[in-house]
Amino acid sequence: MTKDEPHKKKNEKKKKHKLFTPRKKKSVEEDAAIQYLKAQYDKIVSDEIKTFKDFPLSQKTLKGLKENNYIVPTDIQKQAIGYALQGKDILGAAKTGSGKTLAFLIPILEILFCKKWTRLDGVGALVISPTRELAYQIYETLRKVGHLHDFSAGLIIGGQNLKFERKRMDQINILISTPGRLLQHMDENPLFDCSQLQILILDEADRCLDLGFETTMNAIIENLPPNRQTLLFSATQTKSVKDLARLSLSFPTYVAPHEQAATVTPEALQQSYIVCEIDNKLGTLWSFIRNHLKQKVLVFMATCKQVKYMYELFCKLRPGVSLLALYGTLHQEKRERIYQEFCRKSNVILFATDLASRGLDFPKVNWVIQYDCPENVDTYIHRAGRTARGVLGKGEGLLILLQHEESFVEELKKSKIPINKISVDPSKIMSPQRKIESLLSDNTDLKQSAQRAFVSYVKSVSLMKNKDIFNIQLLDTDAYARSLGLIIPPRIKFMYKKMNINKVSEKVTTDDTIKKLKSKAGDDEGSDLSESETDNTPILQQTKKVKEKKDIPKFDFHSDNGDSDEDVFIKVKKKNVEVDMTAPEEEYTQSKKKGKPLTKAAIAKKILKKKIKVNTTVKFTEDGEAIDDDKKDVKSELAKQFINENVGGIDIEKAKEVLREEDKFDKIRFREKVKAKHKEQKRKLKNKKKEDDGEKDDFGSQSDSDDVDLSWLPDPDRVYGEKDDSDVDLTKPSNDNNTGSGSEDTEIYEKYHRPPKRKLLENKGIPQESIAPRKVKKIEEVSASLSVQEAEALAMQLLKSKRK
Ligand SMILES: Nc1ncnc2c1ncn2[C@@H]1O[C@H](COP(=O)(O)OP(=O)(O)OP(=O)(O)O)[C@@H](O)[C@H]1O
Repeated sequence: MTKDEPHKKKNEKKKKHKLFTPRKKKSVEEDAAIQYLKAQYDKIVSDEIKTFKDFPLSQKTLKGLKENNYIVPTDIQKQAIGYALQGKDILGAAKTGSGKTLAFLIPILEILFCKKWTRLDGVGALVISPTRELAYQIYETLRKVGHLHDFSAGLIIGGQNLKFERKRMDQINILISTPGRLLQHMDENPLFDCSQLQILILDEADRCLDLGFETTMNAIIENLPPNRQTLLFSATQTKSVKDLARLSLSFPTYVAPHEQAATVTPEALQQSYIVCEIDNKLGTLWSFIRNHLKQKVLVFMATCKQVKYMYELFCKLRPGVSLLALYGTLHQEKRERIYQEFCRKSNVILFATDLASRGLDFPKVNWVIQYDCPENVDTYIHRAGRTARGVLGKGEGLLILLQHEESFVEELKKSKIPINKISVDPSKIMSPQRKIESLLSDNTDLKQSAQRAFVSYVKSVSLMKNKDIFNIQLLDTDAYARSLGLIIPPRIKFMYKKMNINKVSEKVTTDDTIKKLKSKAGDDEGSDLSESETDNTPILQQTKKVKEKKDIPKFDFHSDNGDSDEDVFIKVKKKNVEVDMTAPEEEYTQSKKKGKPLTKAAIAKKILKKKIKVNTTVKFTEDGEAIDDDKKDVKSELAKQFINENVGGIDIEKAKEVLREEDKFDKIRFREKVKAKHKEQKRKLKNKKKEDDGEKDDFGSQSDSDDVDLSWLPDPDRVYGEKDDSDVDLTKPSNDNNTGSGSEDTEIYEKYHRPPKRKLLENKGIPQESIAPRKVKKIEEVSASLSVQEAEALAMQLLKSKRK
């Protein structure tokens, strides 16, 4: 150690001190701030809150709120945030569009901030939403408001990359998820750990806790630590003790700022309804859209298939405004794109199922059309609530009802929903009926889509609980089919089932089995119709599918394929047919009547007695003469003897011997057959060879014996001129002026010059024209390969030689 060393050490210490001082200071400041904020929680009085600043909130949250223009809290925010910060469980109920999202997001940020939550601490808050779109929306709001905090947030929804989600699961502090996907991670992902969970939120709580999600939610809740804080929010809040018990909520604080309000829907929402005939429904919607081209309209329909068809149809009808469709069976990417497109655009029509009815905060929607009557008042409230949202939001809602559905308005009024009837001048309705029919006749896909839409709607109606409003007997299905452009209404299997079952019960009232059958068919109807529910979340689909599966076996009881009740009748008839049996069995039934038991041996004896030959085939000629089957005749002496003996029973050993003897004859017969076959094959081969040889004569080289006509040869004098005999070039045609066909020179030439086939063909009587194209083709090919000059030169040469 040197002298300077102690100094050095001092400096180092100083340096270290300097380096760490700010952090320490910061954490000290933060601790102090947290202590201060916590101390203020019990002093919160919601009525005294004017702005968010009046809440004891962290600077990061306040800054995030301010950046997004959230200055004055809404009623639900004023009341709920205080209780939530105090650590109470909350049942929050407030009108649609009243700001419930921030009422739970602000407490999440603050609670985790005060607990100094870090990435390493795992999932501290869990938000469950019934739909992917809503989960996405919550996530986006959290990102906007909470971006100054150091927490990590994760969106876990179906239709996304599961692997990607899996890897990041252990780094998430605030998790936003749909029930199905969450349970999947809980079950399958070892990185998922929510044992440290501080706060659980159920947005659209009544929906999350209803039948569709029951099993999934129960499983999720089982996996969560019981000593957590739980907040439930919805515009139509559940107060069911059973639901609350499921969540281990014994004394939650009920926060409902609008409970005493005159209406349950937003005041700025104008609501009206019209009553129309089913065949005018489509025309009414078309006319409405044509008259609101500069507006943002959301149209709710009962089923995915209806939405799909209406979208396809309206796209073809071209109303003059952008059209979109959002429903559950769409691919996730498409769903996201459509959701964002509808948020962004201002003049647009969105056809949607109830998938879009809850929680979605589409900006500036002018109109919400409920094209099909909603299932209940709650669904009406949520659908209508997609407009007139937020502090300054305005909007209108239009409910389209069929005549027999009008009593629904009474229910709405009883539930404090102000709604007025408006009438539509029928002459003002522009019905594109003819155009639709022609479109459907040209387009099979569209027609099939219409058929599916029709069936799914009728099914959805029959599925509804409220039979006073949703009465399938009062639904004019033929007129509805026509309105969709279907001239022939599609067959609705489940309706036939129902009708046929009624017939059965009329006819066979005393039959217990039929009674059972009827009740089971009733169950089936329920399961069959679940299709319309595919609009909802995948979890609901899953549960419904499970239900369907369970119901299928019940249906098998009375129908093989479960397709229609016609089968049920066939089955009943079959039972009678089975009584009509074949002769021996007839006797069997008769003897049964007499009370004597009849064995198979007894029947065989009777047959023997009557000398009936069983299992024999007799062939007849056209004149009706029986043909003796030569094959069945026995050949061996032993066999003949065996047959003639004709004693009862069979001597197995002797039978074996007989078979061996017969086998010898069979082998001889087989060999003869093979020989005959070979002979026949040889004969055929010989014939073929002969034919081939003949062909060779016709088209191959000439045979010596043939009397060849050489008259076709060109005149050598004309072609080559006269030459000396000594000059004969054997490789070339002779220049001899001797034109005799039998001359020596000609013979020599003939050896080296193969006559073209055409002459031979002519000789054989085949017309020359039949081969002419080949020659032309060859000339064409040769000339095509020559240039113009070359062709000219060749022509000149030929001419010259001719002249010579
Ligand atoms: N304090 C506020 N000041 C201004 N705007 C707000 C405030 N709080 C919320 N909003 C806006 O109000 C709109 C509706 O909010 P939110 O979606 O949270 O409503 P909600 O009550 O959850 O509706 P729903 O019942 O339909 O789910 C949003 O556009 C949101 O940005």
